Amino acid sequence: MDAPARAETNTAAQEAAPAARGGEWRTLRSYLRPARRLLVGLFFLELIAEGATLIQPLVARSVIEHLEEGRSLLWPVLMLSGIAVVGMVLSWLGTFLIGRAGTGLVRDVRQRLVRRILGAKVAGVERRPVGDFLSRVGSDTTLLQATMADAVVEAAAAPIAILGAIVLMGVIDPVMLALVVGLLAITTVGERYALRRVGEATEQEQARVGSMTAALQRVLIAFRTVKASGTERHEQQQVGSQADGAYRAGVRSARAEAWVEVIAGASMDVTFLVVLAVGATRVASGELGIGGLIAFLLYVMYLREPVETLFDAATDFSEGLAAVRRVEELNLLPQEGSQAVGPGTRSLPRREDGQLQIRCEGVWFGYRDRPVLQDVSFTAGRGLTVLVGPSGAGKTTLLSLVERFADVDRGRILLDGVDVRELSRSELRRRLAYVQQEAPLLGETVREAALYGVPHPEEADLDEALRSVALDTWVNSLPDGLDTPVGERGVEISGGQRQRLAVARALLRDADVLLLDEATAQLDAISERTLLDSLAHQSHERTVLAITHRLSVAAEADQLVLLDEGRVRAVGRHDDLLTADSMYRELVTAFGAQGNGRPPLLSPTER
Ligand SMILES: Nc1ncnc2c1ncn2[C@@H]1O[C@H](COP(=O)(O)OP(=O)(O)OP(=O)(O)O)[C@@H](O)[C@H]1O
Repeated sequence: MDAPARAETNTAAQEAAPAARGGEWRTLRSYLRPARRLLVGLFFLELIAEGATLIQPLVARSVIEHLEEGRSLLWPVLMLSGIAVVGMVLSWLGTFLIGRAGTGLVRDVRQRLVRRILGAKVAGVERRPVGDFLSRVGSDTTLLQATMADAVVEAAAAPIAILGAIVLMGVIDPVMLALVVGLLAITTVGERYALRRVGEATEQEQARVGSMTAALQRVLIAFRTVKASGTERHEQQQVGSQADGAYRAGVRSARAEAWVEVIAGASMDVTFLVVLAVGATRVASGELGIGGLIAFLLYVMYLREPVETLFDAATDFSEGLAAVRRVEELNLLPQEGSQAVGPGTRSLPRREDGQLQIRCEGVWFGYRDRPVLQDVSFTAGRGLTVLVGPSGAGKTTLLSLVERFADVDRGRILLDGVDVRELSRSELRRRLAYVQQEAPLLGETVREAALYGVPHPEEADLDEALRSVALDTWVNSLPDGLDTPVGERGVEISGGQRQRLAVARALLRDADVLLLDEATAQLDAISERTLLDSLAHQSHERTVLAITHRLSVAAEADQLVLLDEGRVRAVGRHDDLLTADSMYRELVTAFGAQGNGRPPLLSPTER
C-alpha cells in the first residue's frame, strides 16, 4: 500500500477507536478552562451558601437553650431569618451563573466542533453519515451543558459542606459521627457500580440517537424516492428501530439512575433512623443533651443535600463523560491545514489573460488500497477540456485532486508549472471555481446563492452572470426577484435552474480555472445549448475542465480526454477521437440513440 493511502487508513482506525477514552478528564478540564474564573467564583459562592446553612442547626440549638433558660428569642430568630434571606439570594445568583456557565461551555464546544468539521479533510467528513454530525454537535453537546457546569461547581462545594457538617457533628457527639460515616461509606460501593452502568447506557443511547438522526436524514434527502418507491413503512421501521434502540439504552440508563437515587435516599433515611434510635438512648443515659440531639439530627438532615448533590453530580459526570467521548471523536477528524506541503509555499502570479494551464503528470491515486487513477497524463490549457468516460472511470476523482480534496499518491498536478501541493489550499482554491455534481445551493435567497463565496460581489456582474446562464428572465419573474428564498436545499427551483445558478456562482468567482462536474446534466437540450454557448465564450478567457456524459458538450470542446478504468485512453478533438477510438465511437452512438433533441453527432454512414 502507498504511504498516503496507509496514512489515511491509520487515521481512519484512530477515528474509529473510542477517541478520548481515559483522557476524558483532561478533555473536560480543557472545556472548562475558559470559564475557570467564573467557576472558582461560583465555588466560593456555593461555600458561603453552605456555610450559612451549616450554622442554622447551631442557631436552632441556641433557640432551644434560650427557651429552656427563659431568655428572649429575638436575636436567634433574627439570625435565622437573616441566614434564610442570604441563602435565597445566593441560591438565585448561583443557579443563574451556573446556567450561564453551562450555556457558554456548550457554545464554545459547538463552535470548536464546527471549526474542526469545516477544517477537516473531505474524505474524513464524507465517510460519516451527515446525521451523525448533527447529533454530536446538537444533542451530545446539550448533554454536556446539563452536566458539566452544575456538576463541577456543586461536586466541588459538596465535599466541603459535608466536611463542615462532619466537623460540627464531631463537636456535638463523636460516637454518633462514627456511626454516620460508616453508614455512608457502605452506600458508596453500591453507588459506584450503578454509576458505571449509567455511563455505559448513556453512551449507547447517544450512539443510537446519532444513528436515528442519520437514518432520518437519508430519508429526508431522498423523500420523493421513498414516496415513489412506497417504502414509507420500511423506512419508518428503520428509523423506528434506531429510536427503539435509543429507548432501550435510555431505559437501562434510567434504571441505573433510579438505583443511584434510591441508594442516596436510603442511605440518608437509614442514617437518620439509626441516629435517632442511638441518640435517644444516649440522651436517656445523659451522654447527650436534647438540644445536642436535635442539632445532630438537623445536621444529618442537612447532610442529605450535599450527599445527594454528590450522587447527582456523579451521575451527571457519567453521562457527561459519555458525551465528551462522542464529541472528541469529531475533534479528532484529520484536518486539511492551510499550509502547503513541501519546502515552502509558492504563489501563482495573476495572469493578464486570466487562464492557467493544468497539467497532470503520471498521476496515481487510490482510495485506501484500491487504485482509481493510474498514470494519468494530459494538459488542459485555455478553452474547454472535457473529461469523458464510462461511469466510475475516475473523472470526479481527478477534479478532486486538482482542488486538493485529496493529494495524489504519485505523480504531479501542475498549475502553470507549479505543483498544486506547493500552493496553500486557500491560494489554490481562490484560483479555481468548482461546481459539484449535485450543485447544492448555499444561501437563503437567489442572490445569496449566486454570490456564495464570491469575494467582491458587484450587482452588475451578478446580472451578467445570470444572463449568461439564461436565468435573468426567470429571476425577473420571481415575486421578490433576487431576494426570493430558494428553500433549504433549493427544492423550490428546478434541478436545471439550480445547476445554472451554481454555474453562475462559479462564473462570478472570476477564477482562472472552472471545474465543472456534470454541470449541465439536468438541463434540457435548449438550456444546455445556451449554457454551452456561454461557457464557450467564457473559455476564451479561462481554462475550463468539465466532466460530462452528454456528448453534445464533448462535441463543443477544444479538447477531450477519454478516461477508462482510471487510465487515459485517448486525448484529442471530437472528430479525431471519432475516427481513432472505438470506445468513444460507442459512447457517441449510445448518446445519439438516447436522443437529446439535437442533431445527431454521427451521420448514418459514420454509424
Ligand atoms: N470516497 C471514496 N471512497 C472510496 N472509493 C471511492 C470514493 N469516491 C469514488 N470512489 C470510487 O472511485 C472510482 C472512481 O469514482 P469517480 O467518482 O471518480 O468516477 P466517475 O468517473 O466520476 O464516475 P461517474 O461518471 O459515475 O460520476 C469508483 O469506482 C468509485 O466507486
